[in-house]
Amino acid sequence: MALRRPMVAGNWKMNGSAQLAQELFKKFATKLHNDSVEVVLCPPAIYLESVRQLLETNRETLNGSLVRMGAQNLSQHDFGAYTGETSGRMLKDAGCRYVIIGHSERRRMYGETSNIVAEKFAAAQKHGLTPILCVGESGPAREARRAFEVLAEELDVVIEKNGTMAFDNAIIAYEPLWAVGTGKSATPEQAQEVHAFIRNRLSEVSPYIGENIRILYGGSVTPSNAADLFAQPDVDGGLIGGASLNSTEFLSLCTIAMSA
Ligand SMILES: O=C[C@H](O)COP(=O)(O)O
Repeated sequence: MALRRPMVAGNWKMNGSAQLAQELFKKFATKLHNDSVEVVLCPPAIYLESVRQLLETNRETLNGSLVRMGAQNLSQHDFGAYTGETSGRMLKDAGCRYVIIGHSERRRMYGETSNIVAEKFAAAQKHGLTPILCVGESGPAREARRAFEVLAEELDVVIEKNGTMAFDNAIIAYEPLWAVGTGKSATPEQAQEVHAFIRNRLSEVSPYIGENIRILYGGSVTPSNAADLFAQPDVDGGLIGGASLNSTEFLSLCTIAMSA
């Protein structure tokens, strides 16, 4: 087993159905044979209960493989008059182990600043959830050679509020905005360069955290580019959008991560 167990997390976004969850579990039973990859399903909140039930009823057929559930977002608040929001405690009650924080779609479309993201990170951990913290630069920022600056800012705000040791129980997902849902993935070299930058930034404060944190790549990952991306030394798997909605493709990505 590699130092860091690869993870393949499917972010369904506002897509999918209870039927997709059933299809996936049928395939998990035949294609996942061991714990060499951790698979995480992040369906819309309304389907968390369906996935939780499938996890429970399929415990035996999963046969030691690691399939877990995550949410796509949470409130930074514990409870109160926040219509439409879901707290970390509720997600924990619903059976989530992970929660995606700071996805670029939430930062861009719902006004989530790095400060709010840092508060959500804290709220997740307070309620026993492991945050999957998304960071990534826009196309113009990359063209202006400001990618590292943007990534450092997104990361540092969370570090300042929560401390580096909080990353002992966190996952980072590098998702360049120009690659999300565009069909244009980062090259393996581009991904490796950024993942190494993120790892080094954490290592400067804690070599232990730097070495152990899992950093996923997200942005137009498909079965045809995954092997090269996952083979990079600092890429520990993927956060998958579009391809997580096709059970055959998603399982193929899990199998690729198993042998990466
Ligand atoms: O969270 C997942 C990402 O935004 C990647 O989406 P994508 O695989 O559809 O590009």
